[in-house]
Amino acid sequence: MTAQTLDGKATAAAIKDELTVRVRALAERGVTPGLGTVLVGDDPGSHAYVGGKHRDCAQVGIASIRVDLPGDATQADIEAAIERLNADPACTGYIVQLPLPRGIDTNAVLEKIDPAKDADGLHPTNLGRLVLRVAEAVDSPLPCTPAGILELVRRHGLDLAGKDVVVLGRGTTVGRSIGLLLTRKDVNATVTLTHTGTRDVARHLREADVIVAAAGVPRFVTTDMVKPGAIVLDVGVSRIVDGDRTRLVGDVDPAVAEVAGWLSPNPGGVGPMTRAMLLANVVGAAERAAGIHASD
Ligand SMILES: Nc1nc2c(c(=O)[nH]1)N[C@@H](CN(C=O)c1ccc(C(=O)N[C@@H](CCC(=O)O)C(=O)O)cc1)CN2
Repeated sequence: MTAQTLDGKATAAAIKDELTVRVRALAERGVTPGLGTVLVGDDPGSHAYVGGKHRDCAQVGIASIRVDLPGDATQADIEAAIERLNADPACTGYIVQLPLPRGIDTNAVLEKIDPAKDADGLHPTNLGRLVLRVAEAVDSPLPCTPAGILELVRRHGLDLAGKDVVVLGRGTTVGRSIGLLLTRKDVNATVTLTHTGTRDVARHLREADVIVAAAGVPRFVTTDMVKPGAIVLDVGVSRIVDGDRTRLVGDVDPAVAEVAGWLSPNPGGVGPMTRAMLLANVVGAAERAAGIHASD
């Protein structure tokens, strides 16, 4: 058996086409959405991701505002950049690329973001809305990777209701919040969050109908840990430098394709979906600011 592919690249392309139409409708009302990014330091991965976000913006007609700060920027420097984006009318939504350098208080930075401009859904107000289940009612932004995973699965016709999902990793951008989305009544999955303190991760994984691997450990998930036919989402990525070449290696051993029913490639799976959901959050925020609502 070879797993079917959860094609994030093609799915993200389709979402970008839909967003282009919504951006044109905003333009007719004189509104141009603008995505801001704050990038601190010279981490190659973060540079690649931010570059990709701005390329996506150009494709769909969203304006770009890029703030790059040196690796020795202080907490005050970063917070000052945030204040400027909060006040800039051309910036309708923005993100602070994570991780921030050691010594920076990430939570304090995230709290400074205007929740109405929070394109990552990581401000405590927006995460709180998700916890309190008011996120749908007020149409607030959702964390991009978890939202991208759900959209990827949904657009491949897969139903997670009643499924046992095991999430690997408890990081801010994926593990902490994906359970809140998966356990919403419209999804209805059952979620186990595993992490470095979990006693027997492999036992949990073997029982899972769905695995969300977001540990950032290269090829952690091997064939013996996967139930035949399971849906496997490979989220974590490690950049392996090999001479003058850099290889991207996911959390899932590619041989898992022989056992799983569905597998998202890495690259080409969840990464492009993360970027597509970011654009969706930016367009959604611009629409809300213009008085257009999802149900209109
Ligand atoms: N502020 C945030 N920081 C981080 C987030 C986030 O959602 N918000 N998530 C990750 C990184 N990330 C988004 O920023 C991200 C990861 C991967 C990709 C992507 O498109 N990957 C491509 C490969 C790109 C490459 O060549 O490196 C793929 O998987 O095909 C985009 C965004 C941590 N930080």
